[in-house]
Amino acid sequence: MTPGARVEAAAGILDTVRDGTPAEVALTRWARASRFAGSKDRAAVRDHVFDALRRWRSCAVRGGADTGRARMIGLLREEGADLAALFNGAGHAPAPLSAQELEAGTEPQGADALDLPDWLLPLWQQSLGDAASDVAETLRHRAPVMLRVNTLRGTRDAARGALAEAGIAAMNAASAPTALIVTEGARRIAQSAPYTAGLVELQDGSSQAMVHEIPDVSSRKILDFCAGGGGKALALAARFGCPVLAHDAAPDRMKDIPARAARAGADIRLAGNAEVEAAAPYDLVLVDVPCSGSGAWRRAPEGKWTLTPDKLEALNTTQDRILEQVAPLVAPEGVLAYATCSLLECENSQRVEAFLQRRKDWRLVHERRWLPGAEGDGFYLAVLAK
Ligand SMILES: C[S@@+](CC[C@H](N)C(=O)[O-])C[C@H]1O[C@@H](n2cnc3c(N)ncnc32)[C@H](O)[C@@H]1O
Repeated sequence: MTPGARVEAAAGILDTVRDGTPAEVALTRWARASRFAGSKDRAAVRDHVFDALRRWRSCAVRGGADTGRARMIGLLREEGADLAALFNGAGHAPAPLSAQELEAGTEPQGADALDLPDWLLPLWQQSLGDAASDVAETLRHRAPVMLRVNTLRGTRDAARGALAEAGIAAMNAASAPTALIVTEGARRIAQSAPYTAGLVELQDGSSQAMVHEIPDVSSRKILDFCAGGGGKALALAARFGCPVLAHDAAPDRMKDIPARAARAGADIRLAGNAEVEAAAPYDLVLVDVPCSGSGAWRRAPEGKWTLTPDKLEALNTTQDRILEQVAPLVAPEGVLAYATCSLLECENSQRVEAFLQRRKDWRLVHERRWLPGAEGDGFYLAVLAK
């Protein structure tokens, strides 16, 4: 495909996304219907679509309309691309810009420029203060590809060496002692020997930093109550060198954990409600609760536009409920770690304050928020104890 044809394909996909189709579904349908597209084409189209999703509002304002074509014009205008060369009508490239399109489009202002929903802006500003604009700007750009070195299998130096042999360049990140930033060859990771042998896992730097910020509970009893796909459970098992019990309200989400744990040489056991209760109390309970994902909107930009005040309120209720559910499972000298990948106070410190109001025998030991940046996503951790 020519660069112009990739733009045309992205514009069509963006139209279906605007009409309500999830981006992953729209991309898959397009790829199935476009057998002529090679892997580089698919990657380029995907990049266009996700770039436009991160900048949904500003692209439409810069492009002068709420269509996929206008959004691509807006995106490429911001990037300073040669529009005449891409929109030349040759082959499958988009038609040249009309006189009206050449005139249309303005410089975005306010929430358009920040690429945030209007309703969220006050909460965003309250939560981030002076950093509000910078953080919104960060979320308009791609996230780094990051790996966690599995110290059960080898050191960070050994992992960097093995990655280099597989044609993948990575550098140490300061965010966590296990974290690497991939600078070249990211698309080779899943097939590479260090990945298939469990020496590295894909994991954001702030998630890794969060696990390292939890007080040392080596060789003790650990429960990951919202284990999902097991990213944090694997990191906990490697950090503390002991078994981790993994639980999730949707057990299906944990289906890949056994294979991931085997690859990583980690002892992770899956548990339902009855097993969790039977094995209580725990020295550490991690609740990596469902949240808006606002700290990770670079990776999952649709979340920015699908979040609503009602959904946020429902998330807050779930967050409170989970804290209530696990509090009795923590041993008297134990620790409860509450984590989100959100930047919003109503999902972070306000949930912790509400918990401490309800449970006067608990205290906040430690709290930290990571802002999204070159070494990781936005993240929040509160360490609670009795
Ligand atoms: C942020 S994700 C967890 C990600 C996971 N820790 C990881 O590192 O890959 C939140 C998880 O909480 C689960 N969840 C939602 N409500 C829950 C509840 N009431 N109790 C336990 N888990 C719940 C969801 O199914 C989801 O998998």
